[in-house]
Amino acid sequence: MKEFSRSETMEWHVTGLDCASCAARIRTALERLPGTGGIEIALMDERLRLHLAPDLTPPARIEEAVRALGFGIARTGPAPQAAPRRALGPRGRLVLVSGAVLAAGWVFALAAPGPLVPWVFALACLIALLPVARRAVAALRAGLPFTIEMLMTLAATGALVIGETAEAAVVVFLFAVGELLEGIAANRARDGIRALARLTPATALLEHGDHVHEVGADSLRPGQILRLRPGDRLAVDGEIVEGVSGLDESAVTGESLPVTRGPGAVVIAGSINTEALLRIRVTRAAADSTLARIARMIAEAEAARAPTERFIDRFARWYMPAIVAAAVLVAIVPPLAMGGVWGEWVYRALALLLIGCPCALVISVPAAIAAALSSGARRGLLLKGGAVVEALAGVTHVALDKTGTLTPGRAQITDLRPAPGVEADSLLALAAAAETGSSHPLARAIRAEASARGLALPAARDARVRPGAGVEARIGGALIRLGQPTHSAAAGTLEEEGKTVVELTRAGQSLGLIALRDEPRPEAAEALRQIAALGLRPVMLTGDNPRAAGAIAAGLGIAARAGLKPADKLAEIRALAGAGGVVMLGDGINDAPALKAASVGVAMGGGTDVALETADAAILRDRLTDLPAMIRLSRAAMRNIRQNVAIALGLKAVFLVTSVTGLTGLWMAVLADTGATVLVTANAMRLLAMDPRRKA
Ligand SMILES: Nc1ncnc2c1ncn2[C@@H]1O[C@H](COP(=O)(O)OP(=O)(O)OP(=O)(O)O)[C@@H](O)[C@H]1O
Ligand SMILES: [Zn+2]
Repeated sequence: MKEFSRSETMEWHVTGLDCASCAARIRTALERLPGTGGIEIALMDERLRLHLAPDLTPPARIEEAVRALGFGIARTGPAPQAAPRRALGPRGRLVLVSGAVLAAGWVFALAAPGPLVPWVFALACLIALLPVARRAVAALRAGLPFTIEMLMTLAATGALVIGETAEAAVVVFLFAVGELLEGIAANRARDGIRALARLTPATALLEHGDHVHEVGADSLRPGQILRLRPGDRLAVDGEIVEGVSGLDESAVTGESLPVTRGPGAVVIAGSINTEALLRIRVTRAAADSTLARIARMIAEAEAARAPTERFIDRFARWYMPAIVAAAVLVAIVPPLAMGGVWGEWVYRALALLLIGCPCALVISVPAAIAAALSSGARRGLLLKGGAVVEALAGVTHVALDKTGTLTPGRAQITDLRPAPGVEADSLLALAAAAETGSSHPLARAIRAEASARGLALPAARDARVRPGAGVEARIGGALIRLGQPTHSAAAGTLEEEGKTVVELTRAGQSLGLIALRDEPRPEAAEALRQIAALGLRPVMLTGDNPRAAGAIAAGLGIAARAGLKPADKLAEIRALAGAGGVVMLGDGINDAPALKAASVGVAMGGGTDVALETADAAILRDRLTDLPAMIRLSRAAMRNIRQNVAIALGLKAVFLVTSVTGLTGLWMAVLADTGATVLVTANAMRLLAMDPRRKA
């Protein structure tokens, strides 16, 4: 037996993905080739990605297969490509010509009815039908007999044969117009996503000695110093080295109120400097900027298909053959068995064929999902795909991390309780020295207070973090530990006031307590009210002590589980996930495993890479109310999808009946299909206008 072939991930840029069924068609054709797998097609981003074993199927064969289906294809690099804006295009011109001939046909028919008129209509029909038929044949050769184009071609040819030339022409013309409209809608949605990437300028002012050069953003490297004038947009992520100014970060966070930032502050690409000149050190190359990664993420998210979408694709696969079979029966059975008139029943069968077009149904899910994703993205609510939207709409529990999530993670020292014979300042200095290696909010608070008091810190060696428990270090030869207090009455009273208490020990001997308090975010109570209004039960998870956690939870009116070690948090999340679905909101810093275990993990704050890359969704502004907003958006998207499916199937059902009974003819059948597609797309576009932050 042959050894398993190594497979590689490859990526292409595919053009002409205008119709809803295009992606499904490419997928089906490529699945047939040996050695292909993990096929992802992002309609909005026009990208095709798959795993390929090149010795089984060379990449050129993939390109051939896609071209045979009538699409353009080229290998891409990792950077998203901006496709040239298309004007009317050859397809559009053909529709115009066919429409003109069709109009001429009507003029003839009215002004000079005669034997020539049907030929004019036939010509109009053929002009628009030819490219459709070509694609139908290409798909047929790729092993896909049941395509929309095939249905169209059969119906139109049939109509020509039975002499209904005017109808044949109108039907094909309407179909072509519908396709054009679909293409325009798809392009508009694409533009929405590309707009994100366009929010960073192509150039920047690079400092070089005492003068500046304008250089391409792509050439910038970390460490270089840029100048950002008032009114300019930043091309890359960076850090302010000089100057204080207001920055409008709406490109990433959707928050248009400028925030004041000074030296040391992180500035993200796409931000606009609103006040004063800034000198900024580049921290990331343009291609890795937060905004670029978000744009890439959304594009990839689109390929992560919702379960509903997969179901509808499967449905469409048997729906079309079933309709064709039904049409054949309608054409044959009544004339043979009941003495019906052949022409009449063939005509009804042709109308039925057109009803078989599943466009509106197939586009109903991706249109709504794409609209919801870009609507969210513009407001700093990132959802990584249809599967996440669907899961988020269905969660029953909400778990929130305490530190850094419900609270901003900016604890302040409230009490210093040195043991008898210990100076308050030396307690603080020892604690700050022990915290050297920790980035925990408590560590930051302790170090900040020590430096505010101008304390000189003793030298610490072997400083290390004991995750979920505290820190330790060797100072002056003794082992210093800082962390959760071992039973002390003093600690208990402080904790009942909602404070986190840590105890400092030297060689096992207590040197005193430090109490800190991290106030809940100002909007926390409102966010929890909104979550409750959605019918969800929020619960706070924390590693902090039960008394402090209980005091804070009581103030906010939320259930709390405290004293959780990281593994306990994970177990809590798993239990909730099993009980119907849980969304977990965390800061993504030390709760990544819990975020992963949740049905939907939402990371707060776009700053950290972990948050963006490991969570299912992210909230880019530090605003808790954005979580209920995100849930509202997901629910609205799922509602929209249900409406779309109802519109699509409802119209089909009505016209199925009216076609078979002969109430409506061919062109009504096509109009119903095009109409449904336009309705469904328009309905999905409503999501773009929706502001999920506003309460329903
Ligand atoms: N760097 C540190 N310095 C002092 N004490 C610490 C430190 N890190 C953790 N601790 C102690 O361990 C406890 C649990 O910490 P952990 O990081 O698990 O949770 P947390 O950050 O307090 O809360 P949350 O789980 O809500 O994020 C803290 O309440 C504190 O008592
Ligand atoms: Zn259609």
